[in-house]
Amino acid sequence: MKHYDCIIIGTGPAGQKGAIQAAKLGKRVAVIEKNSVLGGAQINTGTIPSKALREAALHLTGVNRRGLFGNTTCVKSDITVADLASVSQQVIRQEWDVIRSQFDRNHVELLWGRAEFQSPNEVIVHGPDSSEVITADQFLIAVGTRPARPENIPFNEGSIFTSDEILKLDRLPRTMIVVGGGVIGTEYACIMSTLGVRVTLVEGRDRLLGFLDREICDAFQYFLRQKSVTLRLGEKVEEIKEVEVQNGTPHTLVQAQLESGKTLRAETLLYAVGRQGVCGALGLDKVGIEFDDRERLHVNDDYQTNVEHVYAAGDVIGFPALASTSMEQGRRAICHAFGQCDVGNYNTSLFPYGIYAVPEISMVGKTEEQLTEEGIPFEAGIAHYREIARGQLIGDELGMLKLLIHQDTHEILGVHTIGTGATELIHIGQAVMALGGKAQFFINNVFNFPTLAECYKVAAYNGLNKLNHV
Ligand SMILES: Cc1cc2nc3c(=O)[nH]c(=O)nc-3n(C[C@H](O)[C@H](O)[C@H](O)COP(=O)(O)OP(=O)(O)OC[C@H]3O[C@@H](n4cnc5c(N)ncnc54)[C@H](O)[C@@H]3O)c2cc1C
Ligand SMILES: NC(=O)c1ccc[n+]([C@@H]2O[C@H](COP(=O)([O-])OP(=O)(O)OC[C@H]3O[C@@H](n4cnc5c(N)ncnc54)[C@H](O)[C@@H]3O)[C@@H](O)[C@H]2O)c1
Repeated sequence: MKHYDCIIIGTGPAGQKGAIQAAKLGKRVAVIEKNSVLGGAQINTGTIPSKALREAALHLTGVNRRGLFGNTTCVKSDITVADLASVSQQVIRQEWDVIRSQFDRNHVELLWGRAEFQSPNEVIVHGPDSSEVITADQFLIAVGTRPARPENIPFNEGSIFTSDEILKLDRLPRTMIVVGGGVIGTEYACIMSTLGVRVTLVEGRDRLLGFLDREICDAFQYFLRQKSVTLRLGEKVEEIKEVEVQNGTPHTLVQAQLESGKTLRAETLLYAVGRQGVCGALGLDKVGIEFDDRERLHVNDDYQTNVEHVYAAGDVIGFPALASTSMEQGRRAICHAFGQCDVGNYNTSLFPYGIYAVPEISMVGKTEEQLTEEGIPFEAGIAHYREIARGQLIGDELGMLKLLIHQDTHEILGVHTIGTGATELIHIGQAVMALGGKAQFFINNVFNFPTLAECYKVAAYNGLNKLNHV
């Protein structure tokens, strides 16, 4: 029986970074993957394919060719799914190669098969041809999640599907209902709308992306409506089914019945109301670890489950369930497991959020609503891209950046941005916040010109001028 210092279950971002970290510490590591490909949701069904699809949609439709060169020059008028898929596949293949070569270079042993615990230190790997039992001193569970698929929804891959199957669509539909205005539903609604699909987005709460600063959310929702996306907010879907329609040539449509009595019909429906863990098949009862009703694990600040030598990281431990945070959790879990406890500069309240909608949205720190609720006095400094030379050059009329500044200390409490490059721009604010910087930092420092980073300076002036009543 082979023995390892550490066994890692899953090759998504949490498993990958955990495995490489363990190898860098000189440990003997095995990583187990049940899929036929590496990379988990990040590479195969989630982050990378959805972002590749977004880039392809923006490029092929010419949406990101604005500014001095006119509004939208259509690069390709007849976009096929094959056009879109070829871009995604190319990126995905490259990512597989990168992971594989990282494992090889660092002597991480890759075992293909489904892992299941047999006892607290033994795992059986159900491989494609045979099974093998292996043992280790430490374990990292990084098995991720899958889309929620309630039994009463008649999923059929072709017209009623989740975010896993949307990538396999063989044609671009004319119309789509998107159920769920969380990150997945909103990002795909934007991508599809950019491609000319008529989208109706249904969200149970009274606004999309409920964690965003209200002002940014309002600007985003206004923009979506301008782009003819129909928003049905505060509406819950009660029943979804296929119906035969007789007008013209008989054809089948998807029908969503809302609790309010409205009936929506479209060629396709994307169901994106959250994700579900996959711990049920891991044999955790043999180890003495329990999971919650969505099959997620509870861990302490060091990513240990209730059993000391079994760690868990990534989506399987729930919020914030991002590729970015999963990587870091995996790395930190392994560092702790092998006594390398360097937890300096790990401020979870400064995690950034990047939403790859069209346009991009990003935030770090607190929202206006949170600060008000907590009784923290602040002023908002705002810069619109249209007042910044770079904003005019790229023709982004909507973009804005908002700094939330403490009224007395002038510390930066939050940064909220929407528009071109928002997910990159946010890191300037994040760094300044992490180093305890104040609004004056942006005024006293020179930035490249013309850049979108100038927004920080303009927003700082705007906020401080309001505070100084000038
Ligand atoms: C559509 C979509 C878009 C997203 N976009 C973004 C984004 O833009 N930015 C961002 O930061 N995050 C994004 N995410 C979230 C991100 O993909 C996840 O947070 C991340 O992939 C979680 O990593 P993980 O390592 O926990 O799990 P996963 O990536 O889910 O990987 C888990 C792996 O474990 C394997 N596994 C499961 N059970 C077993 C078993 N018993 N034995 C062996 N192997 C097993 C699975 O096959 C899988 O390969 C997106 C997600 C989706 C669905
Ligand atoms: N850019 C990114 O970072 C990114 C992109 C995509 C996904 N992700 C991650 O993937 C995970 C899953 O995302 P998600 O969007 O599936 O889940 P989610 O939980 O974020 O959102 C689901 C939404 O569906 C709504 N909803 C639930 N039932 C409904 C019903 N019957 N009718 C109408 N609305 C209903 C909820 O109110 C909620 O807003 C999240 O953790 C997210 O962070 C991140």
